[in-house]
Amino acid sequence: MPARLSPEARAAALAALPGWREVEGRDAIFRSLRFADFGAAFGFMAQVALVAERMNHHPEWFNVYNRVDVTLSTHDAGGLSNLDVELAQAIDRIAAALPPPSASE
Ligand SMILES: C[C@H](O)[C@H](O)[C@H]1CNC2=NC(N)=NC(=O)C2=N1
Repeated sequence: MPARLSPEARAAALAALPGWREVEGRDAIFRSLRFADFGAAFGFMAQVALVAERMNHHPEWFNVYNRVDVTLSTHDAGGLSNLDVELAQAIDRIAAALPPPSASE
């Protein structure tokens, strides 16, 4: 079972993940992402799903049209672990390779 991050490790990890914030009242991190349209958002989710399966570490997420809200936490550890940091990095990499939403969205 992965270990929960120490307070020092959590602070260092968050400093290196500028798109993510801590969830209030819960040891978890959150990022909301926007894409060009539903197809791009779902393509993003499909790519993340493959990584998550490979890691056996799965996101909590919510999708509406071109928006995907992602919460990461390690349920087995009762909080943030290195697996959340690794999955957040993979999510950032996948999202950065997709075209951004147009200015009006
Ligand atoms: C049995 C299975 O390996 C566990 O439930 C895995 C699956 N995916 C998981 N995903 C997340 N986010 N946290 C976990 O603790 C976790 N545990």
